[in-house]
Amino acid sequence: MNELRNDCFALPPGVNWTPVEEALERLRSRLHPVVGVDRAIPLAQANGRILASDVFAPRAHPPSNNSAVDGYALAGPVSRVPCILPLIEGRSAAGEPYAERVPEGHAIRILTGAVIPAGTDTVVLEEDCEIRDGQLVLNGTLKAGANARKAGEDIKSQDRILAASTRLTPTQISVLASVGVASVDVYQPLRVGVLSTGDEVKPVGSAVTDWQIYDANRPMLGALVSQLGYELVDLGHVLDRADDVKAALDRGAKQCDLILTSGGVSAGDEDHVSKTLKAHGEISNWRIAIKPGRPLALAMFQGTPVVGLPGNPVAAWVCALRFGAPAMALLAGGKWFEPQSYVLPANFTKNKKPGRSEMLRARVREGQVEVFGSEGSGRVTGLAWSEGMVELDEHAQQIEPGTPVRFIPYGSFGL
Ligand SMILES: Nc1nc2c(c(=O)[nH]1)N[C@H]1C(S)=C(S)[C@@H](COP(=O)(O)OP(=O)(O)OC[C@H]3O[C@@H](n4cnc5c(N)ncnc54)[C@H](O)[C@@H]3O)O[C@H]1N2
Ligand code: MOO
Repeated sequence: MNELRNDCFALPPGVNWTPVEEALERLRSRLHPVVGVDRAIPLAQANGRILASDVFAPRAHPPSNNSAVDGYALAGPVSRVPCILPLIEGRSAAGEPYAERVPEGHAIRILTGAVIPAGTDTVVLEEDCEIRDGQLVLNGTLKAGANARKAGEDIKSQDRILAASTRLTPTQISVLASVGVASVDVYQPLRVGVLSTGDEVKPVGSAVTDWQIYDANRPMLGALVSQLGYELVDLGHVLDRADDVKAALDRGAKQCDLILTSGGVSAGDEDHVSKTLKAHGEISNWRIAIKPGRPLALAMFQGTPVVGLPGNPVAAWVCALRFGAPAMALLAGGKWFEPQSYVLPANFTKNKKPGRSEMLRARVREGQVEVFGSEGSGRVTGLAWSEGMVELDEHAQQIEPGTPVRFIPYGSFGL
């Protein structure tokens, strides 16, 4: 795999305010897969892994013409009724095909999934016919090929069934198994480090005083990384001390393909993540036209990309999804994605100012989009309440109940 360039996140000279679309495009164009390949991984272990190569079908699906129903096989069409056909002895059952040819003008018992015997091409549903004195009696017409599934109608032998960079899901595993693909080449899981920073931040479970807060971001981001199918490397929490931040990033750079940090990226006196990345790496502090989440630091530190997320949990979550999730997908060998959104009527009122895109915590009830009552970037209850986000573009807009808005469910980010 090619290494990423040290200055890959640099903004062009003179640029200091980045629209969301431009920030996304810049990330997309500068990142590429950084992981190796695990060969011949059995299907049972492949769910959630990303294909490293296209997969071609070794055989057709279905492999032979077979019946979709229980009934009687005959040569179609049946255009004149009543139609009476003598039944021959024997049957075609799933796993037990009829080996002979069915003589012209005859019919044979057939079961669902059984191979359509030679001399027949059509199946009448058993509920739609009668058997009288060993003869099949049909009172309705039938098109040739009715109730028969053709060999290869779903997949032809050598068809490309899945493309490289696809993240495997249970349904895709079913497709692979259907044509006998027992193992696949997949990318090694992206190793994502998660680091929290801040003198006021304490890990859950430790003793705290009034001026301290529990670390909400690391468990949240760790759960996100795991749920997206990546390997979580917990880099812990460090105080706002340059040496500690540097030591944690050193560890991270050795163990991870990407590091997500939270806190310490705005311009404050104690924003040591930015300072450390500046002193020992190549950093680009992007002021992105997004609310929440304006400060986002992108850096290369000892060859490893670092996404410096804002400390406020809502901003960290929004940026991790909007920028982090597609970036991680690309680094992991998957496809860059623009999250699928749905335009639905709003069930809220908002006077949006021009300048920045806004991401509101949202959910859909009875076909309408509700947003959380507070936009405060520290309000974690809104995160738990939400099932997705409303994205409003940078323009000024007045939203009233019924105004169409763009809702992005969290599932669109791969969750
Ligand atoms: N002069 C300016 N000040 C600030 C700006 C700005 O542009 N100019 N931006 C504001 C915005 S917007 C945000 S967001 C924050 C981001 O700053 P940092 O990334 O440096 O974050 P901190 O200052 O370290 O923390 C912000 C906030 O979040 C809390 N926090 C931090 N880590 C955690 C954690 N792991 N779990 C829970 N909560 C966390 C922290 O206590 C602060 O309250 O800067 C604004 N200021
Ligand atoms: O990133 Mo800040 O939390 O936009 O508000």
